[in-house]
Amino acid sequence: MLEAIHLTKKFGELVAVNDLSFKVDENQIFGIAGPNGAGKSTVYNLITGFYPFDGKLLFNGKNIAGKKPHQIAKMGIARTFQVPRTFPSLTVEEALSVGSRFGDGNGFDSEYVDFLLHFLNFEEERSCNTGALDLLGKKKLMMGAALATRPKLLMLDEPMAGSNAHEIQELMDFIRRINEEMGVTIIIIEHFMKVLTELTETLLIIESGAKIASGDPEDVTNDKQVVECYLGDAYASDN
Ligand SMILES: Nc1ncnc2c1ncn2[C@@H]1O[C@H](COP(=O)(O)OP(=O)(O)OP(=O)(O)O)[C@@H](O)[C@H]1O
Repeated sequence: MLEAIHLTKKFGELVAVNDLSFKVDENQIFGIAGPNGAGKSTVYNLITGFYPFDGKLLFNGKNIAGKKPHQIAKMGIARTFQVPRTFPSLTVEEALSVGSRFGDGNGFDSEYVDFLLHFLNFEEERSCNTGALDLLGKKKLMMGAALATRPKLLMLDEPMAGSNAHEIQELMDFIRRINEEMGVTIIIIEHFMKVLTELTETLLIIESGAKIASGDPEDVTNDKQVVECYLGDAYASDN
């Protein structure tokens, strides 16, 4: 579904993404991890059209290099951010309706918004201001607003950040449902290894913008270089 081929992004002298190639299959949950500053968010910014880059990015076989963010959204790619961004003065229903007006270009669909309210278990909150939601609610709403654009590929940026164990479990179940019940392919950047090993089919580890390992999450988390430069010996001895 998505193929990055020799993806490279420089900010001046700094090589933020360095000759990175990877492939995400349709209906997969694909994980990306790596130390702070490894280039993970920059990869998302390249996929969503925020910066020019060298290399190729194929989405369903079409090169999306040079396309504008709104064109990429229309092709079926949506993302969320580390810190939930909601419009606090909108109601939950209005926030989902905004997403439904953009995205794949088919316009506002009230039935789909109703479906999402049900899918998110937000029927009781539909008329609440989004600012009144707790952190878990805001995170689910941000994912819901992204889903309202009817993406084929949803990219989640550290969805578990700041969450407790109970919230992490709920978010993991929710992400699985998005993948299985809605048939949406997912890329997830996350620091919680347990989340990645439980949720993803393929895991890519990057450091200094370059790939250091990819493949089955269990194999990748046991990789010597991954333990050395990212996970540390404490992780290896605990697992
Ligand atoms: N717009 C920019 N201009 C200049 N340098 C940037 C820009 N965006 C990112 N960088 C640099 O590129 C490198 C990769 O940053 P990036 O945010 O992609 O890392 P990350 O893996 O997402 O980190 P974190 O886990 O801390 O979010 C860092 O050195 C960062 O300072």
